[in-house]
Amino acid sequence: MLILENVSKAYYGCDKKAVDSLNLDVHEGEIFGFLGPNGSGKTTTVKIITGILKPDNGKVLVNGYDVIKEPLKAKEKMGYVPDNPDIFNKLTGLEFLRFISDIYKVDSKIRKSNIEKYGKIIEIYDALNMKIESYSHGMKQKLLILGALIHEPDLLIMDEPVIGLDTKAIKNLKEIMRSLSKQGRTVFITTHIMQIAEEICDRIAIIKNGRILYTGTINDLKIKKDDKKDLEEIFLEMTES
Ligand SMILES: Nc1ncnc2c1ncn2[C@@H]1O[C@H](COP(=O)(O)OP(=O)(O)OP(=O)(O)O)[C@@H](O)[C@H]1O
Repeated sequence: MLILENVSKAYYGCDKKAVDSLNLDVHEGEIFGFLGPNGSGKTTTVKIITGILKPDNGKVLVNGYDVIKEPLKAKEKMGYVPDNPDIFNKLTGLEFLRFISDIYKVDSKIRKSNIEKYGKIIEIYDALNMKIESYSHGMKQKLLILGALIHEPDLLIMDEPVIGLDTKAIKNLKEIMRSLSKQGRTVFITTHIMQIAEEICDRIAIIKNGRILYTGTINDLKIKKDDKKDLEEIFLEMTES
């Protein structure tokens, strides 16, 4: 569903590559966790996958479409939740969702039904007539998640989606991710929180200094690391050395 082939990127003026020769193959229907310490290249990778940044080398294929060469086809069935929820402050939540729906040409019945369904699960539905500028950080995050779900994406990319969410919202988001995965949809999330990765991710990749150190299941990683039980301990050992 999502393939990265030898993707590299250095920011202008920086000698060091933010991401360096990344290869990933994220399978259809899986929940894939992209883990790494601060500054390891997670957001840069997400921005390359979503076509916001152009890689210096390599390519990204979404459902077989090259994100650079066929951006509309690649992004048609992609949903994206950025790590920074500061957007469109002067719109109401509903106006923002209508705007997103128009971009993706979502049928009005599907739009209304998904806004109600996911809006109620995420618990933002009752605030949709308020201006976004009056939302808390967590409410903005919820709105962005709802906006990414409205066109029923086959690939949902979320950059640190649980930051700013309360316990119940995190639980509800995990249920949404599991339900998308059951429907054969693919979820790609970045997270710092090992517990989230353990609870929901089918496979993970660990990135440090722009390079992938491990790709596979958490169980296989634990076996590889002498049957250590604690993912956090393994993660720290791998990323701090
Ligand atoms: N706009 C930019 N200009 C120059 N360097 C950048 C820019 N954005 C990120 N970087 C650098 O690229 C590297 C990777 O950053 P990135 O934001 O991808 O990491 P991250 O893993 O998402 O970090 P965090 O967990 O802190 O969000 C870091 O060294 C960072 O300083």
